[in-house]
Amino acid sequence: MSIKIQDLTVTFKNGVTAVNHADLLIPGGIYGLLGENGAGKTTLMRVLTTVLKPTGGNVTIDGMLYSEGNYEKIQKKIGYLPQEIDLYPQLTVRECLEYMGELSGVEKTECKKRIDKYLEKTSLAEHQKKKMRQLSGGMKRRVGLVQALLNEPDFLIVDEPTTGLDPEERIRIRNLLVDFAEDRTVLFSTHVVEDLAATCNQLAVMKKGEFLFAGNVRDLLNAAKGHVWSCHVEEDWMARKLEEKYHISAKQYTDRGMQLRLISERRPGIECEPCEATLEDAYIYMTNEF
Ligand SMILES: Nc1ncnc2c1ncn2[C@@H]1O[C@H](COP(=O)(O)OP(=O)(O)OP(=O)(O)O)[C@@H](O)[C@H]1O
Repeated sequence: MSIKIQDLTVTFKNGVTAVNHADLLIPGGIYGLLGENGAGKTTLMRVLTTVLKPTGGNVTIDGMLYSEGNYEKIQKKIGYLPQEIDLYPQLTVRECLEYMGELSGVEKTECKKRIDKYLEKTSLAEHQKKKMRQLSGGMKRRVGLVQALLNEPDFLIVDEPTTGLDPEERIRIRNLLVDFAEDRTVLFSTHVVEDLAATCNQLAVMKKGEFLFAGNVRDLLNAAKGHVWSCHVEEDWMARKLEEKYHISAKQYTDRGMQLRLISERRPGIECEPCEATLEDAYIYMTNEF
């Protein structure tokens, strides 16, 4: 399943243009979406779920145009985990999921089977009798993901799925998404670059409503090649001076001072070693001006 976005624009009533003439092709598999706060990611995802109608441009899903007459068919193909989700606090996890399954039109017996399967995969089986209001933030997030998976959508859109999860659960959810994407399309939006590095081969980087990059992770890393440097300083004031001049992607105290990673168009005028770019370095290189 592929999703084609052409010349997409969303301007809100207050005059803010959140998506600005954007073009993107989301192929099958798991596709990452990265971008700073306010870049337009949620707005784009809301358009893709059909909740929000764009001001201009168009979207097709496997050739089917997003249009009034097709919305119902398109909605059946889509699962969505929004950033903020507060599901029926008075219901138990199981009741809540059964209700959500009913709303998405999944047949009862099949729905029960899927609930069992995904509760197991998200380590929630033992919590299914708890009321939604008794759950921790990370557990609510996982219930949200299960509800998005219940109709086994061809196109799954997840906004920050790993927020609030402990490291083990984060890995489990990432792996679940990768498995789910084997024969489907998953759009994975996050600020956690590490999550994308561990799951996606392809991604898009968004800024101010536009795509600065769309393609292979390898190509993004290559773009930053030769622009990442490591250096060591002995005094704090030296580190502060470097921070004024360069983008610093990491700093760490050592027993002799501080180790810094600098992102710079040219070799910095200090003693330093070139180093291999991580996805985080490449993201900083791509989204900042030098
Ligand atoms: N309903 C709305 N009305 C007016 N402006 C909006 C609305 N929704 C979003 N915006 C604005 O559109 C821009 C993009 O917001 P959006 O939520 O899409 O960004 P984002 O990339 O998802 O950010 P974050 O990473 O913080 O969730 C922001 O300037 C935001 O303030």
